[in-house]
This record gives sequence, structure tokens and C-alpha cells, in this order.
Amino acid sequence: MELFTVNRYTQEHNKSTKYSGDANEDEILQKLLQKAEKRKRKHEISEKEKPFETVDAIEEKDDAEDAQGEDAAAASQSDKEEKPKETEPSNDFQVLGADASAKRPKVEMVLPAWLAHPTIIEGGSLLSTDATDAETDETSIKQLAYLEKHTCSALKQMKIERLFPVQRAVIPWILEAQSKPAPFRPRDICVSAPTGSGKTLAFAIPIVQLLANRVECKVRALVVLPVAELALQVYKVFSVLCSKTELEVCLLSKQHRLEDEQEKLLEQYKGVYYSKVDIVVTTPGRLVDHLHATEGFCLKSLQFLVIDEADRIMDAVFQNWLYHLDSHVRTTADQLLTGVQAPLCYQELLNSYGKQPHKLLFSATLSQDPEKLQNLRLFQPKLFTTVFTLPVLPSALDIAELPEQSSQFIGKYTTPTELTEQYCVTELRLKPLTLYTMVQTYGWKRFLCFTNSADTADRLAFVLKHLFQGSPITVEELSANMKVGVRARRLADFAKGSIHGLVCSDALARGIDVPNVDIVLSYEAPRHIKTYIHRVGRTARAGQKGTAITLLTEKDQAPFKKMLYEVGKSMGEELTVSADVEVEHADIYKTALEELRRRQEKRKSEMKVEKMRITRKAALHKQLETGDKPLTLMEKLQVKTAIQLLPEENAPKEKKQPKPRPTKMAKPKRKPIKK
Ligand SMILES: Nc1ncnc2c1ncn2[C@@H]1O[C@H](COP(=O)(O)OP(=O)(O)OP(=O)(O)O)[C@@H](O)[C@H]1O
Repeated sequence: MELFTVNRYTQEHNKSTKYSGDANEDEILQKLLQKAEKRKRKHEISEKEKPFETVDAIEEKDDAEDAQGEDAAAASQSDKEEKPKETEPSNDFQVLGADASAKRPKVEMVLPAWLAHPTIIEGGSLLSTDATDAETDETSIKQLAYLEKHTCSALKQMKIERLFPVQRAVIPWILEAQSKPAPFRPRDICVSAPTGSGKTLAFAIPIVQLLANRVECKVRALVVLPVAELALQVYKVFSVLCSKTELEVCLLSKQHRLEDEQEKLLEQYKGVYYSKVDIVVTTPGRLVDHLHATEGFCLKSLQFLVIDEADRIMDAVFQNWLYHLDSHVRTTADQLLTGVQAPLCYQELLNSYGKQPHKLLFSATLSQDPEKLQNLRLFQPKLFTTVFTLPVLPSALDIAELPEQSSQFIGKYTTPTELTEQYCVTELRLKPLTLYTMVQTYGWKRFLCFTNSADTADRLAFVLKHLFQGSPITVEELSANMKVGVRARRLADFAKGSIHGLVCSDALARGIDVPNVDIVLSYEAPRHIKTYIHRVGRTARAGQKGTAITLLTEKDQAPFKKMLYEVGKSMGEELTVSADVEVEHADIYKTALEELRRRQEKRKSEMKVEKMRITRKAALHKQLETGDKPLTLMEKLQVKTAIQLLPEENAPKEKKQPKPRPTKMAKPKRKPIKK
């Protein structure tokens, strides 16, 4: 600072020799601050463009103030006094367009009444532990008059004796809403309940009961889930419920061939297509495939549209599936799924009665954003959510502000009461070793470990496999990079117990119901609270106890704490790992890391070669397609480089190369129906 002062203000310094160096510095600083303040105020005033107070007038005023005293504190004080005036609402008429950049008072978000005032799903623990409760158990399926015999017998087959709170709230409501005569159309519902609280049965039971007495087989219920694994899980639940009725359920997902699914969906008789199924469980992508490619796939009789993990499906575009579905569902111009909302006029209600599906949305992290929900054009929506009280005392935290709750419903992100949350602070470079040490120390036999990306999952699984070599613990990877079939096998092995730990990417964090997961580890702190809620929700399901542990670096701690705090959660207890144990395993860790480095290098060079091969093939392909047309200079160069990189390969045999067949949209193969 002294250097700066001497160089820039030598003259002043020489004149005012009576001041010490420090005092001079202070004075200059003060002047600079005042100048900055002046400039800032000038800017603010010019922005506001007050009609009766020009910038010059303000400058004069400032000068006068300066003359009164050089004290910067006083200047800032006067500034502070002026500020409230700026935010005071003016009673004057506002000239449109003249005040566009002026600061306006903050507008508070106001939720629609149905979101702000939900129906609360009461009920604490999912498991009945009370002895007296067991004797006079009103929740027992035998006591619930609204459950049909076939449902009770299916539930028994699933070893379910009581209904969970979300099921007790939602099932009778849907059954009653559907029993109303025309033109009373049931209100669409959104259900927000914790992970593992039994949401699947909450929509599956009423749908099966309401469709059980149908005469003609038509697609009357469509259940949409974000990933194939989830669709399979929900399909299994429907299959058991439908097995006691005449209803047919079908799974449409990328796990099967399109042609096989078409066979299962429809049959043709005298040129007319007939549906072979009543309930379709699918993913958005596969649904769009069938809407385009399956002739005769008709959704005009759709009575129920269930969107499970609704926030995930609404967040992603998924080939604009809702738009495609809309055109298949509507029968008249007004009955749009995504377009005009059905009017409340009696005659129009009567006309549209029974022609629009009853929409049922389910999620553990349902979006509060009315704009997103707007896309679905919900009819008079109703929200069911679980009771949720803020468990964190504000005094226990160093974060100053309480989360804003005014006019917002709380309970958006709820976790099961049986879940214990913990965290462990470690160094970034030691994370795999810490994880390994924890598994060894606590003897975990069924754990899931989530990473923020599929690549990290791959690398971590590799290191852990090396670390666990020779021990009875088996660890495998399960990520979106793998084929659906392999993922299914891994999950089955984990469920059987032949794999003890799965290292997963977040693609599988949602909805997957693997029984008896003891521990969910977050190897990396999740970036979003929703991800955290779904990850930890893989344990403590259906009333069982479970623990979630997050590995954090020093840097991760504050943002993670803030993220949890914003939804009224705390980080829980800290778990520590002995440094001695880490030191003990340092050698094998080092070897594992070296192995990983070697593998990564090998992969990198393999990828490079592969890239070149693809480039060369693409260039050759183009040459064949364009016939006599010569290659561009860039294409020639690409081919040349690729050939240089692959000396072992012979020169391309262009003429012998089969011409690639033009890709065609798959056409349904149908067997002729015997008369
Ligand atoms: N009434 C019940 N009694 C006992 N177990 C039940 C009951 N209802 C559901 N379950 C079991 O609870 C587990 C979780 O159910 P389900 O998958 O429907 O939860 P979910 O709320 O959809 O969870 P997520 O939000 O993670 O998808 C399943 O294994 C299911 O079989």
C-alpha cells in the first residue's frame, strides 16, 4: 500500500509533511471511498430518472455534504437513511415503459390453494409394533370394507396384512371419487409420500378393483415410469393383483423386442385390431415407440393415467411423450390432455364425462412448481402429502436464516422416520480407502454406494474390487453405462445376497425396491436435495430400519449442510474412521490405484483407435453412398490418418463392402387370425 501511495500521490505527500505515512493512507482511502459512494449514488439516481431531481442537483447536494465533513461513516449513514425512501411504494401513477429498470418490491410466491393446503396423510411408523393395535387393528386388510376379496387374496400372496398410511388415505378416496355419477368427474390427484411408503399399491389396488368388472378388453390404464427397472417392478405388482381377476397387464420397455410387445398388445380380426390388455406399464420412450409404430394401439378408452416419479418425468422432455399421447387420447378437439382445460360448464362437463383419463401423480419429491404441473392440465387437482415437522432447531445451526415457508406446504421432501442419517469427513484422495475401512470396521453385508456419475461408479467399483480381493465381500458396479439385462442380473444377485455391495450411479437411485438394504452410502455429496432423498430412500423401506452415510470433504460440508437445512433436515451424527486402519491398508490401496491408472491408460488408447476406426468407416460409408462423388479434403485426411493409425488393417475393400440397408421404422408383424 505504501508503494502505491508514494508513487501516485508524491506531491500531496510532500506538501503535507505534517501527516504520518499511515494517516495519509487513511485520508486517501477515505477520499476514494467517498468518490466511489458518490459515483454509485449518481448511477442510482440516473437510473431512477426522478423528474424533479436532476443528477446535477444530487452532485451539488453531495458536494455540500462533503463540505460539512469528510467523515466517510457519516456519508454512509446518510446513505442508509435515504435507502428506505427508495423502496417505499409510490402512490403516483406509473408511466408505463418509463421505469422499466427501477427496483420493484420483491413479489412473494403464492402457491395455488390446492398446493398450499394439502390433505395430510396421517400415520407414523409403517410397522405395527403396538400389541393392542394388533388386536383391534383397523388397518388390517380384513377390516377394510373397501377392499375386494380378490385384492385381499392378492395382498396375502404378497404377505401384506395391513395397509400403509398412504394406501389408507388414497385407495378409498379414488374408489369414492370414481363412484360419482355423471357429470361429476373425479379430481386429479398428486401424492407426495416418502420413499418406500408403499405408493405403488396406493394406485394399483384401486385401478385393479375399478377395472375388474369390465366386459370388453381395452387399454384402460396407462402407468408411466422413468426407467425400465421401475416399470418392471410396478408391472410385477400389477401382475399379482390382476392374477385374481380377468384383467390383463402388459409391460412395454426397452428390455423386449418391439415386435414381441406388439404381439402381446393386439390381435387382428377381420382387419380390425383388438386390444389384448387392460393395463399398460411402460416408460415414456417406449410408449412413444408404440404410439408411432404399433398400428391399432388405441388409447381412446383410457380411464387412468398414472405418472409415477412424476417430478422426474416432468423434468425431462422424454421425446415429448405427453404431446404424442395427447393426440392418441383425445376424441374431440376439447378433450386435450395437455391443451385446453375442461371447462366447468355443466353441459360441457357432461359431454366430456368419461372421455378424459383420471390423472394420478406420485412421487417422494413432487414438484411444487405450479408451472410444471400446469403442463399436465390437471383437473381440479388435489394434493395428498405426509405430515412433516421441521426436526432441526435453528439454534443448533450456524446458518442465519430460516427457510421461507410462508404460503408453501412443507413435506415436499420427506424421508422415512426409520432412517438414520450420518456423515463422515475425509480427504478426497482417501475416499475409497475410507469407504473400504468403514465396510471392514462395521461389517456391512448389504450396502449400496452412490456416485455422481457413471464413470466414477466404474472407477470406484474397480478400486473397491481390488481392495476386497481375498475377502468374503463382493462388490460390483451398477450404472447407466451398462446394458439393461446386465443391470437386472446384478440387481437379482444383490437381492439374493451373492453380491454384498453395489456401486451405483444416480440413474438407479429412484424407486428401485431392493429388500433389506442396510446402508446407503453417498460416495460424493449429491448435487441436489431430490437426488439425496431418492438415494437414501433405497434403505429404511416399508418400515424397516436403515442408515444413510454421506462421505464429505472439508469443502463439501457447508454446502451439504445448507442443502439439508433448506428442507428442514440436519446432517445427523458424525462417523469417524480410525486413521490407523487407513494406514494399515495404505499398501493395497496404492496397488489398487496403480492398477486403475494402468487400466485407464489402456482404455484411453483403445478409445483413440476406436474413434479413428469410426471416422474412417464413416468416410468410406459416405464415399459409397455418394458413388462417384469425390471425398472432400477433410474426409480424405480423416481416412489417411485412420489408415496410418491402423497399419495392421488392409486397405479398404470398397467394392466388397455391403451397402448399408436404409433404416426403417419397425413394422408390426402379426399372425393371421384363424377364423
Ligand atoms: N401395506 C404394506 N405392508 C407391507 N409392505 C408393503 C406394504 N405396501 C408396500 N409394501 C412394500 O414396501 C416396499 C416399498 O413399496 P413401494 O415400492 O410401493 O414404495 P414407494 O413409496 O413407491 O417408494 P419409492 O418412492 O422409493 O418408489 C415394497 O417392497 C412393497 O412390497
